[in-house]
Amino acid sequence: MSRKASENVEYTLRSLSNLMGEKRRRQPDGSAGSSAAAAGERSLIAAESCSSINSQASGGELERAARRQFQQDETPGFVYVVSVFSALGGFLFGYDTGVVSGALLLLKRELNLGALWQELLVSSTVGAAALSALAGGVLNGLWGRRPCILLSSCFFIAGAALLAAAQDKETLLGGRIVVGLGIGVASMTVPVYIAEVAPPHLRGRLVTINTLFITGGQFFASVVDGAFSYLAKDGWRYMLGLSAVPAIIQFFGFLFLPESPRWLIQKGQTQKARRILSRIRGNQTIDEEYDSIKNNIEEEEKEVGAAGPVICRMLTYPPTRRALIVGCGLQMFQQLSGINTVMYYSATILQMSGVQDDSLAIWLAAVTAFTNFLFTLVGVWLVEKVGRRKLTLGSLTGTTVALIILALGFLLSAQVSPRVTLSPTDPSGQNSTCTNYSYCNGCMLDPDCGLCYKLNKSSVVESSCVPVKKESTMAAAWGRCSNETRFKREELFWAYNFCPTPYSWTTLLGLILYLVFFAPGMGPMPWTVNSEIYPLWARSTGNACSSGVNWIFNVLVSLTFLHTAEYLTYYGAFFLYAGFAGMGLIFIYGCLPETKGKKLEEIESLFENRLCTCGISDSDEGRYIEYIRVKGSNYHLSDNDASDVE
Ligand SMILES: O[C@H]1[C@H](O)[C@@H](O)[C@H](O)[C@@H](O)[C@H]1O
Repeated sequence: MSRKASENVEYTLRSLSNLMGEKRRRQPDGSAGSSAAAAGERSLIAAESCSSINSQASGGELERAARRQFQQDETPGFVYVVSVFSALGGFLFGYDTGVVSGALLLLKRELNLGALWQELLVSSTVGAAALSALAGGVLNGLWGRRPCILLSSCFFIAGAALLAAAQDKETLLGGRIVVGLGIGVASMTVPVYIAEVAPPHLRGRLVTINTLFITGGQFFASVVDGAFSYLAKDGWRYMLGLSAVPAIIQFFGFLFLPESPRWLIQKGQTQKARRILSRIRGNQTIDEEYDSIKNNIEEEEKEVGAAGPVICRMLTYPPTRRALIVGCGLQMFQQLSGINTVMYYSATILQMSGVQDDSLAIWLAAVTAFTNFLFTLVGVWLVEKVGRRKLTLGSLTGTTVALIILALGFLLSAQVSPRVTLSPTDPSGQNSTCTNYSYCNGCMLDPDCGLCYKLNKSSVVESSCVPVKKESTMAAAWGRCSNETRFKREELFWAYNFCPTPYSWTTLLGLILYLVFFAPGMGPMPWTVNSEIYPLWARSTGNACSSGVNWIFNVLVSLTFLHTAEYLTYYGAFFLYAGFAGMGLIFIYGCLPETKGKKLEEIESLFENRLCTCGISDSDEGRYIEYIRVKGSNYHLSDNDASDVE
């Protein structure tokens, strides 16, 4: 049977099962109910074939009714509207983290920014995002998802206004921190909100759309950077201020969009929750979903209790502790495999592979961002076909290989590193360590030095290693390359942070392969999986912790990249990331269960076994199992109505 056909059969079975539940509700003493009860506490019954269902169904009438219902079970467009409006938060996350590199090129000239201020403007946003993602957990639990999304759009609007109007670097720093607060809250709330409003068969795809919007935002930012890079005066104001537009759209949109029904049920606002659930499920019956959420909340309260901070309850209750380890581990390995060294330093990496021109490097960085975006789209398409587990494993395997190719590219380049042929003396008579290097490689890795050289065809001639200007890395502190217009006129080249190399293609190949493999799986899956693996009472806190881990490792990896490269060389740094990616592969193979197609209320049961036994469950793929809750126990497999099977 083709995959599509088998999916339809699954769906039909589910609809059939719904009907049987309804029928049984009318006849409380029905045989199916008692047979499920006989299965006892925590038993699982696999409904593997049509015949087992058919034997319980009362003939063709039921089947025809099921088919009718299946045909009507279309997902209403409203779910897509809600998802797209919330994913604007993802777009802003991508835009604001991506736009700064281009804005800095202009800012450092106009406001005379030194290296420290540049680093501050980049990392303050990421640092603020880490803090607000952690705080977002509490806010989500207290206020709900909708107010948190509205709050994040307010941060985005206020931050954009501050940045666009800034007259000094201190205001710029303030604006970047405010924007970071918005990014943190949005990054943890949006996936949770989408997961809670989406129907199970579309959940993976809709949450992955949020990451598509993140990478779309990064791509759009790189195009805006390219376009405004020609506007030497105030170009950065447009770059940084433009993000107010999607933020305003999101704010006004969300004034009319609903709260997550799951959160409302948890807070006891059941009538409102039912109304919203009917609105987002269109013509589908909501009783089963409503009951399942409600029963689940009651069970959870009984099992875990409601006293004490959520994080303590999560850590002492084994299934949520395991889910938290998996969720945080996924986010940590996402960042440790070096995505943001590639995203934030792509222009530098491209220059290393031989691209000399600044604007060309900016536009090529846009190509990098576009590749990331395009292949995230492949992830959106694949997530409901191959599932989260296989997609993540495949993606990380490819990412590891690509990192090794990148590292080999840098290794080859280092081995043919051009010799330094000239040794000029500092006009002030001071000794500089730069002039001691005999190969470009050593000179490039020293953050205080750069190479000034000429090209004869493609070989480097008349090269000298000299100190870089303190105020800007675009020119040397003294000598032939100390004045940009002069060295361009004299056909000299200035290489800061890179060496001219004939192996640029290997680096370029590694870079593209990296994104092709990373973007469909390791990019979106940590967000998608985290939005689904925690039970409702732990969902905000779980997502807050894992998003916090994502942002903390983001700062660690991106801030230490240049220093890591200095100590380990570029190829050493990429071999290190490949090593982390390899470790991530083992972790994911052992610990990540498949959550595809399961209801959010069913997923907790996947973490009831010891950690690192998930590899074994692969053989279950392709079997159709429906889990339901039976009163007084945890998860049983049968049809839909818990109240029937006491
Ligand atoms: O999933 C996203 C995406 O892959 C982005 O490209 C990256 O910059 C983020 O750090 C990551 O969390």
